[in-house]
Amino acid sequence: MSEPFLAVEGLTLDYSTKAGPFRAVDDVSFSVDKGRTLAIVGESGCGKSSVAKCIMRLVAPTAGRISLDGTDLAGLKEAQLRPLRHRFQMVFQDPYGSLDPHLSAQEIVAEPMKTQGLRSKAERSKEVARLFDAVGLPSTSLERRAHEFSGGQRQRIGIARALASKPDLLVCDEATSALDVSVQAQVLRLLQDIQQETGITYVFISHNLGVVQEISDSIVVMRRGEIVESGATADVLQTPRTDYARTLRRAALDPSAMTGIKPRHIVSALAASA
Ligand SMILES: Nc1ncnc2c1ncn2[C@@H]1O[C@H](COP(=O)(O)OP(=O)(O)OP(=O)(O)O)[C@@H](O)[C@H]1O
Repeated sequence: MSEPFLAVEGLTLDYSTKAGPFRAVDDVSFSVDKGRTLAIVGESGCGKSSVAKCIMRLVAPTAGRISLDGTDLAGLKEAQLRPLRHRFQMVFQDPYGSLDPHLSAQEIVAEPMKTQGLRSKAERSKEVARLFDAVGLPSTSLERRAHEFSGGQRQRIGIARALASKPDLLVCDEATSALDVSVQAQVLRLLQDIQQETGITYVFISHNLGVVQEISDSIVVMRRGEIVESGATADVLQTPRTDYARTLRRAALDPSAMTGIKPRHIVSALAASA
């Protein structure tokens, strides 16, 4: 059998602190098939973002493997990672702070292509226009700066920028959390459409259970750096083993209580099993 597209094995991360090493991620393993979405959930401080930073190789893990399409990213040095970086991109939580205020929207989206020398100027402009269209931003806004957009529009710019280098893997760290419910639903739908069209793989980090239920095929529940529960989203909801997953199930059965977003496929899976 071929290896999953993303396979994380025994991932461990120690931060060095004044009080000595602090283990934020402890022997974490999971995998995601191509074109699927895995959600990482868990209470604040459980290590979700630390896992994301390891996958993105923004930090070097203390131990473990991060196999992306058969290449172990964990062991690579920055010079070896550079030519691969366009394959894995991240969308951040803060649509306000994560965009360079000095650049126009089209410069922000074109930057990754430029850095990687991927296209000529004319090709870059064409691709920026295509990405603006894909994420639902008006072409008349190409010259505007980040502060002239709404939060939802800024997050669309962030998504367009992440997609500009044609990644195979997108790690979304609380990517919709700063948005209000209706904008959140629009951005989620956009991500789902992009996945259907391109076969991109997502790792979706969120504390918002309604969002997780809506978007994920499988779930990993973390607590204090470790995985305490994992499986297909519908399975974790049908037979929750931890308090966190039980909360998740309650949210699935009463989605309006959590976010107002209707987790369609999960609710129907639960209804079918009832
Ligand atoms: N640079 C760092 N140095 C030391 N400790 C850190 C560092 N970054 C994070 N931590 C600690 O590691 C643990 C995991 O943090 P992390 O940001 O991964 O959690 P999280 O699950 O993403 O939390 P949240 O949902 O609040 O964003 C926390 O206890 C945090 O205080």
